[in-house]
Amino acid sequence: MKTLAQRIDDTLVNVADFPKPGVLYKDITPLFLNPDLSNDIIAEFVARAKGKIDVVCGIESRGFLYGIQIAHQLGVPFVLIRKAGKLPPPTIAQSYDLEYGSATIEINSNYIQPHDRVMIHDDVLATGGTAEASARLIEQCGAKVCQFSFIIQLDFLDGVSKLKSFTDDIVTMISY
Ligand SMILES: O=P(O)(O)OC[C@H]1O[C@H](OP(=O)(O)OP(=O)(O)O)[C@H](O)[C@@H]1O
Ligand SMILES: Nc1ncnc2[nH]cnc12
Repeated sequence: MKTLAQRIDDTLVNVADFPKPGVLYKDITPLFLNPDLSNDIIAEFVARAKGKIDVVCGIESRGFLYGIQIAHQLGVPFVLIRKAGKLPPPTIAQSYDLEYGSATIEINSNYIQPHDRVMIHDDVLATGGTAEASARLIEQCGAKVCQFSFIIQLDFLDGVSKLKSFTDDIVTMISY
């Protein structure tokens, strides 16, 4: 019987030189073709977070796909972290660098309460810039990041080093 990591690895598609030369892009969208695999991934995230989390924040756009399902299976709210200009006020913003560019993200500050225990969820941890900027948004709201969760972690980009100061609880389904 294959492990969850093996099933994910068998399903992902590697795309060379996308969206820029030199980037090996991990296309996660084939996971969504497979309901059984997706349900097993979500169940694993839920099991690793149970009892620890008051709110799940998902990062646009691929962090929304399992993020809202994880939140609602945990029985907690789901809050969107979006690219700049997409959310109505009141918002707070953070800028950051990506593996292939730079960006600004925002959150609706009314939806995170001081002292909330927050999970930040996304599909891929690459350089960690997006997740770190997300964690700063949560701290600006007076809340605490208690867990990061990702489907994939790209070890060679060392994103974990940017996240450890927020929490040691970093859940990933597969590392490359
Ligand atoms: O760890 P980092 O170097 O910050 O990179 C990870 C981020 O990059 C990708 O998002 P992208 O900007 O491609 O947006 P998308 O999810 O809307 O495709 C991915 O979904 C993460 O959000
Ligand atoms: N190499 C990569 N593949 C897929 N998504 C990414 N986000 C950042 N780097 C990525």
